[in-house]
Amino acid sequence: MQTSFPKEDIKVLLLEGLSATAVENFRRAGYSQIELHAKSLPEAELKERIADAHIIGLRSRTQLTADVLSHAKRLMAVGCFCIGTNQVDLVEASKLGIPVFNAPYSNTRSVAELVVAEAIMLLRGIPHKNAQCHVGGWDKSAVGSYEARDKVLGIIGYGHIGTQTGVLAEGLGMRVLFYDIEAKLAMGNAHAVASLDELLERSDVVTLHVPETPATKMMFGREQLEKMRKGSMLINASRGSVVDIEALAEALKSGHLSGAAVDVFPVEPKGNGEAFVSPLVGLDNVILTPHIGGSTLEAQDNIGVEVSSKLIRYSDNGSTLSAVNFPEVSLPEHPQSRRLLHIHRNVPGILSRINDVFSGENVNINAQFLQTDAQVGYVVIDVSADEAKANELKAKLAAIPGTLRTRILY
Ligand SMILES: NC(=O)C1=CN([C@@H]2O[C@H](COP(=O)(O)OP(=O)(O)OC[C@H]3O[C@@H](n4cnc5c(N)ncnc54)[C@H](O)[C@@H]3O)[C@@H](O)[C@H]2O)C=CC1
Ligand SMILES: O=C(O)CCC(=O)C(=O)O
Repeated sequence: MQTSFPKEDIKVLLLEGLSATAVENFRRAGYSQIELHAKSLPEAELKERIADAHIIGLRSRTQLTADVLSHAKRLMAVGCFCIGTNQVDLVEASKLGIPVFNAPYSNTRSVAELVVAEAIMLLRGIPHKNAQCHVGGWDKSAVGSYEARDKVLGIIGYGHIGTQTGVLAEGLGMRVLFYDIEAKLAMGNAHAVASLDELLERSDVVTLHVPETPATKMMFGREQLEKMRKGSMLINASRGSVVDIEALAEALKSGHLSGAAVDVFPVEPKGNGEAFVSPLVGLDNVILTPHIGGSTLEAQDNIGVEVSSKLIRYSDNGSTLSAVNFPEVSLPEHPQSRRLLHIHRNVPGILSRINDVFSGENVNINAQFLQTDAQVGYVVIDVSADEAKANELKAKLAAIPGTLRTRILY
């Protein structure tokens, strides 16, 4: 059967040094055109490489803006091999009929472990003591060193990472408070607080685990830092845009905060070779890490399998389960049928136009699936038809005004 995109013609572009598990998974599924890059690409090169790609896989550095997406003439799916999807213009992708997938849990544990370890390091004043030893100093004082037991950890954003962090911290005997904009089930002995201010006033260590959204951009500025307890500590492993980093540097220099651990920055180098610049550089009460909260081999291997499997399933079968910007359908296999996909703008009248295409045709519709969201309608039709008829139907579907994409899967 001549499908719209035979597997051997499907180009998979994988950026940012994705795990070998992703590549193996694509190969096992029969995809042979895989282009691998160890880093994110400069924008001009990205536009060039994406032009004929059908599938793209990336992590947090690659920015898929509307402008970049406009160069992607054949793109059918995007895989974010991470949790955050803020690096992709999801609305634009949706308008273009491109589903975006991610791995919502695969690196959760890695981030939570790092955060709890950093809380202990900060409470013990290790960044400063470590820096002293490296220049021949010997600061054996207990001043400013505390056990984690009985200290208050304040978690902002009590989702997957926030809850895991809370559970691990309670295992150390910490008391856990959390603030979230949604009502959340408290794990263990954690307590929800009524306001962000209350959390800041009561916590010894504050840790941020919110996604990047318009509401969280710069949500943590001078005002919030001032409300934190004197001598308390801040951890940010969420997104660099969430914290006013200049104000954080001032709070650390003034001694209002006694330490911080920061994994994410407003501007991050694009690759391992590029210089890292930040107002926090040189402050010896700060742990700086290069956005590696989720970078463990376990997490990356799991993410490689998880996201590539979602992309392969969409490409082979049409299922969009767990897409973050697209109507979700989980489709059964109907190998005796031809499967046609129709992705369209969600405007009135399209479904009847689709049905008109099939009425009067001598084909049996074996199954039809429809799912819509505010922007997009996604229809999958399984028909008994020979190859020529399937291609004819596809052409008629493609001619319906409002159509974004059509495909014959098999
Ligand atoms: N440093 C790293 O390597 C990594 C960073 N991340 C970042 O961590 C973020 C959180 O990840 P998950 O816990 O998996 O997400 P999640 O979606 O499970 O949880 C986020 C929580 O934040 C809450 N929230 C949203 N806006 C808020 C606001 N304005 N104030 C208070 N709470 C708010 C949500 O209601 C939700 O409960 C990701 O979006 C990503 O940006 C994720 C993985 C690795
Ligand atoms: O692995 C990465 O590049 C990004 C990790 C992260 O921030 C995420 O999963 O959201």
